[in-house]
Amino acid sequence: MKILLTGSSGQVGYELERSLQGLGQVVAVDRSRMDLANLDQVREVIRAERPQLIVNPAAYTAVDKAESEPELAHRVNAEAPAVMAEEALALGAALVHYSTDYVFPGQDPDPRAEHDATGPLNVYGASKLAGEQAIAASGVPHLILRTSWVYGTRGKNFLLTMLRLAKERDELRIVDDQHGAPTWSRTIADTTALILAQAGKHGQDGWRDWWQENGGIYHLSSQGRTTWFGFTQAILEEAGIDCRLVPITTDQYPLPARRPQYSVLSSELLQQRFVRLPDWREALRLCLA
Ligand SMILES: NC(=O)C1=CN([C@@H]2O[C@H](COP(=O)(O)OP(=O)(O)OC[C@H]3O[C@@H](n4cnc5c(N)ncnc54)[C@H](OP(=O)(O)O)[C@@H]3O)[C@@H](O)[C@H]2O)C=CC1
Ligand SMILES: Cc1cn([C@H]2C[C@H](O)[C@@H](COP(=O)(O)OP(=O)(O)O[C@H]3O[C@@H](C)C(=O)[C@@H](O)[C@H]3O)O2)c(=O)[nH]c1=O
Repeated sequence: MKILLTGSSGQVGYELERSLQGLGQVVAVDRSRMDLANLDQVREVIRAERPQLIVNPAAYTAVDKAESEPELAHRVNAEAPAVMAEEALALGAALVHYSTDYVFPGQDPDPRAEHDATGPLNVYGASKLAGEQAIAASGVPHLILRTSWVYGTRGKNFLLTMLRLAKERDELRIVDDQHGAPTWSRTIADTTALILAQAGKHGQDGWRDWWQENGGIYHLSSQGRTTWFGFTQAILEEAGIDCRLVPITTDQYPLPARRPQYSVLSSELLQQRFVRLPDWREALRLCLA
């Protein structure tokens, strides 16, 4: 199977390039080969490569910057995935796409299930939701994997920011009233590969039926929950770094983009159908180990 993988320089894309190897020939493209802001180029690359599967972790992920660049965020997160869906459908290929807890407004403390009402609070979340909707409307066989609070040992993420800041400062002030589940980029990539291996087991004839039966939206987050403050405490504890931590409220840390208060996703459906997901604290330990 030929797999076209986007965003290979990103947290999830980097891990996917490794995790997907066992499934076929992975053609990894970065921004220099396929700029998602250039929709003609997205089309041209897919037509030239003719993959059987497109895996798209590339995204505009700068949540605050998106507030002042809504058109670019929308092009990359909604229009480019729409083109991928259209082209994949024409090729008879399938599409795996990633989305976010930020599609929800986050007013309810209970974990959100796949078909709970969405209502993004910021431009990034709205652009990601538009991407989901375009893919679903296209009719392409697809998986949309919504995840949350992604971290890893490379790229730009909260874990690495906290490790850096804790060494530079005596005290960190961290919001303690936004709740969610930090998810290791490797968990996302390995889980994706495991699901796709199940699809692949059914041979060429069964492949289409598998997508028909199993395609759609799934939540793919670590189990358990914490706050950004709790996540920071755990990071410093695990890394053995001493730094004073002060819990604050969201109002005390003003940013351009509003963020949901409760971002916990229920990943029950994915776990019932495919594979168990780790607790956030255990995954953090493994990542830092
Ligand atoms: N990060 C997080 O906390 C969360 C992420 N998600 C979703 O998970 C998926 C993976 O995210 P993650 O790996 O963390 O994201 P990263 O920010 O780590 O990586 C994003 C990737 O997208 C690429 N990219 C951005 N703009 C373009 C463009 N115009 N053309 C081509 N490539 C582009 C980046 O390339 P370059 O290196 O050149 O900039 C990079 O490879 C995304 O769909 C994201 O929305 C969901 C929940 C949480
Ligand atoms: C650096 C810093 C941040 N914070 C707060 C700000 C914010 O409310 C919270 C999270 O900060 P960040 O801006 O790093 O996280 P943010 O960009 O909001 O992270 C989101 O990214 C996108 C891509 C997603 O899809 C989401 O799931 C989520 O992971 O931590 C502090 O309280 N103190 C600090 O020193």
